[in-house]
Amino acid sequence: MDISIQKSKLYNHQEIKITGSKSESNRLLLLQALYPQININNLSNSDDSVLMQKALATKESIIDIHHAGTAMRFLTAYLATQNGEEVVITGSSRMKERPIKILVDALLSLGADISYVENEGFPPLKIIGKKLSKHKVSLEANVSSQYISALLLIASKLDNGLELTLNGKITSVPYIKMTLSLLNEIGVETSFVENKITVKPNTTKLLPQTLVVESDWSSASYFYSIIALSDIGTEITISSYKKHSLQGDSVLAKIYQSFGVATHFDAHSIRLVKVEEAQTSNLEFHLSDAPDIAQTIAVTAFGLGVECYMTGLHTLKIKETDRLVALKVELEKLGAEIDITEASLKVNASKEIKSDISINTYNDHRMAMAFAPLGLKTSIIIKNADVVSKSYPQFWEDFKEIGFNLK
Ligand SMILES: O=C(O)C1=C[C@@H](OP(=O)(O)O)[C@@H](O)[C@H](O)C1
Ligand SMILES: C=C(OP(=O)(O)O)C(=O)O
Repeated sequence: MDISIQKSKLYNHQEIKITGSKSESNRLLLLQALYPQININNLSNSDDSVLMQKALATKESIIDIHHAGTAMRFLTAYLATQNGEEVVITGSSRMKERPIKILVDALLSLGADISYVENEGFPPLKIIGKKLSKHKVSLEANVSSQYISALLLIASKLDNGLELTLNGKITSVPYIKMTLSLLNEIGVETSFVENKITVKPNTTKLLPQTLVVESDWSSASYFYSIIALSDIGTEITISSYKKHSLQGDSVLAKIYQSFGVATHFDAHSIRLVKVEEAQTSNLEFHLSDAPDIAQTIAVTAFGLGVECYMTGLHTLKIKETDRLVALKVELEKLGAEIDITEASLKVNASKEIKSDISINTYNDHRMAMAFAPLGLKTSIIIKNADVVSKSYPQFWEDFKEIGFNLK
């Protein structure tokens, strides 16, 4: 399905309810499989969380998690500990290109039985679940934090817990801290000092408890972009959010000040208001803690015609697509001038935005949602627009409801 957006104007003072964070949800689903006394409220309805739920419930010997990176990594660790089960875990053709060797090597050194079905270092994996005998492992921490979170999530069920030593510069740190915070919330003891993380084994029965998932901040980024591209005075309310979030992408509130957007934290929601023009110089953001909002920010800067330099983007090339290349190709079709390296992207200031351009989305939900706000500036076509369901199935309905003119 392609969606054509006619140049639109936002209705003012709209309210949108966004589904639960897919990162928090997929962690809690795994913890719930280990500790059935956990109840979850405001679970994400994203494809990735639905797939995670199904995979945890299935008795089938082949599990297909499509494009869901967290599900692939978290389930690999989980299945490795499920005594006596033999399973093949696979995914989309892109998932078969997303590296997993660092996690597999760590699990093997803890005593797991995992082999590669196709290419060494990549899914699909054949996993024969067994009791893991060791409790100390070191791994590279600069490729994906999901490998680390995967190990941490199963750690409290190992006889001696787990001691991780992280080598190299640690990437996507807030996601590791999110995992540790959720473990602490359910009653598991952890520590994270410099490059060492320890998780204590769980020795007592956890009490029945309900955890409430905060709504997804990465999804909120598209509304930040929409407000940034709107006239001064335009506002929108989105829920349910809190000031002290577990999600690193909540840094949006700070970053978008530079684009003239103020964030007001109310009881359970945030109100985004365009209060002033965007800064036109010194827009520079280091995003190794918040890689998922890079696409949104790049498109906002282009839409506003301001120069913006983003660093810390070394993980973008192994996500749903090579996001650095995808951004360069699609933004340049619209008239942008983009410079990329292995880990950075610069949007140069430009005046013109071409109209009626078709944007390819490369099976990447964030390509579709990041480019959509440009509909406030020009008419634009988003190819394969249904990719949004990976994280935000209602995106297009919400988008229409706030005033966008879709065909
Ligand atoms: O742990 C998580 O929930 C995630 C961690 C990040 O991945 P990396 O650690 O691979 O950067 C992020 O990009 C992804 O969308 C979700
Ligand atoms: C990178 C993402 O997800 P994952 O790695 O879990 O597939 C994302 O949602 O932007």
